[in-house]
Order: sequence, then C-alpha cells, then structure tokens
Amino acid sequence: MSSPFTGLIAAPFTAFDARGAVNRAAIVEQAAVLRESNVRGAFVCGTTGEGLSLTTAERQTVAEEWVRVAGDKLKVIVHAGHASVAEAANLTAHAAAIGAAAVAVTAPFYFRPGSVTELATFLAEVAAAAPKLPFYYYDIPSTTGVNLPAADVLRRAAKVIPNLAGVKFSNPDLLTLQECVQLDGGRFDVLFGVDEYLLAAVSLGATGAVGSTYNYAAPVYHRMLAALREGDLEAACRHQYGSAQLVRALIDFGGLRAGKAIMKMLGVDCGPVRSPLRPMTDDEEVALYERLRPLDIFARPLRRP
Ligand SMILES: CC(=O)N[C@H](C=O)[C@@H](O)[C@H](O)[C@H](O)CO
Ligand SMILES: CC(=O)C(=O)O
Repeated sequence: MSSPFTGLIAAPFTAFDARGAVNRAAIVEQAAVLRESNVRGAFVCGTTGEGLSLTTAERQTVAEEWVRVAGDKLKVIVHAGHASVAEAANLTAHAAAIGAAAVAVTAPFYFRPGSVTELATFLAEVAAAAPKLPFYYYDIPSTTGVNLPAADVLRRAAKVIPNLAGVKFSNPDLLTLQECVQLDGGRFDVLFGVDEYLLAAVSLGATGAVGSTYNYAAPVYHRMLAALREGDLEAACRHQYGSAQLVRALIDFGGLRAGKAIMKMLGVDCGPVRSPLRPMTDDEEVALYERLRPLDIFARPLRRP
C-alpha cells in the first residue's frame, strides 16, 4: 500500500506563547505561509514540532488543529512516536480518528530495539491501532539512537503491517536510501528528511520530502526541482547550495531554535523553544538575520528582529 505524497511537506514548529503553553492560534498563520509557497503537506509533532517535548494532550491538540486548518489544502501526517508503545498506539488511533492522512512512528528511544525484528514488532503493535491509515516508519538515528538498516526494517515490517506505506528517511545514508527506494520493485514511499541533500535524494528516486526548512524556504526547493526537471543540473546545484548555506547557518545557531527565529522574521511568531532547548537571545536573532539577509530563498521577505 503506497500513497502519493508528492511535493514538499513541511514539518511545522509548534508555537508556544509567552508562558510556554501551546499557541494553537499560530497554526492558521503557519499554514498560510505553506499554502502561499505551494507546500503540499504538514508533518506535525515531529522533531521540528518538538513533539517529544509535548504532553500527549498537547500533541493531540496540535494534530487536531492542523487537520482542521488544513482542510483539503494540505495533507497532514501526524508523528506518533513515543517511548511507550501504548502511548504511540493511542496517538496513532487519535490521528486516524481526527482524519489525518497518515501517521509516522519512530523507533522507541529509551529501551531501544536491538534487532530489526524487535523494532518491527513494536511498530506493528502501534500500527494495529489504525489498520487503515497509511503508516510510515520514521528513521531518524541522530535522535533515537536506533541505527538499524531502514530497508531491512521495511522488509520485515511489511510482513506484519498491512498498511505500511513507506519510510520517512531522516538519514544522510544514501546507500540505504537507494535500498529503500528499490525494495520490492519500488512499492514503498520514501520521504526524505535531510533538506540540504534533497537534490541527491530526489535524483536517487526519493518520492517525497519532509523537512523543517520547507516551512519558510520552499521557493528555493521549487526552483531546484524545476531546474532538475528541465535537465539543468548546474542551476539545480546552485539552488541546493542556497539551502546548504541556510542549513550551515542553522547549525551555527543551534538548529531548531534558529528555525523558530526565522519564522518570526517571516512575520509568524512561533514563540520560544521548550526546555531543554535554549531560547535565542536578541543579539543572536540579529546576527542570524544578518547572516541570512543575502540569501534569496525565503517564502517572504525577512524582517529585521
Ligand atoms: C534532525 C532534523 O530536525 N531533521 C529535519 C527533518 O527530519 C530536517 O528538516 C533538518 O531540520 C534540515 O535538514 C536541516 O538540517
Ligand atoms: C523534519 C521532520 O521530519 C521533523 O521535524 O520531524
């Protein structure tokens, strides 16, 4: 079973208010930027959404609000990964009940599976909570610490998860990416999650893209994909390099916290990050703005913080 997630899918930030509570009102504005820049979907409560820093009730609220705001304009994939198999199953059942388009689940990350079979068993227990909903394994070893070969996970999981749709591959390993793409005649969706390598991944057959930078810099990726379609590899590389310069700045300024600061520069205040992440200082925001100002890649003109 495979569903056609084509186009860019953003992984939205979860907005917090000044007291640190989830600010669901921001979702309308976040979705407006996505529609404006031709993004096709939202992958909510994942890494970028600080999903693992939210309570279960907060995760459900955020997912509900995204599905409501998205209507038929955006597809919503809900991240339902959890260290507790029971909570992951609850979140999966909830995603199905509210009308999400799909669900994605990471490996458990406290007691970690030691083998592909153990992981597939965990995923199958979760997926059974919504047997008709397209189910993606979310491979992200940098945060889960689980580094089992994703193609082997898919092969094994396909035997026990009838609704397995594919893998959300947040992994720079382009050898394993190809194994996932080619597995079983190419029957699985491979949603790539390393924005700065998207050109390489699409060239190797990735079927979709899910990432944090599509929240605010989708235009540069659209230009890159258009250049690739037209066979202009040199232009495609130049556009990818725009993304690479952005990602280098994100790395230098601490990743997610910098991404939220960029949303504010676009006019969408997503508030602070949640502990243990550290808030940006005013000076850091200005320095980040100066660093990004020369890049012509954003969905809206950047405002000085
Ligand atoms: C670890 C992480 O957050 N990965 C994101 C999605 O999977 C990416 O979208 C990155 O934020 C992006 O590629 C920048 O490194
Ligand atoms: C980028 C992504 O997929 C995430 O934030 O989970």
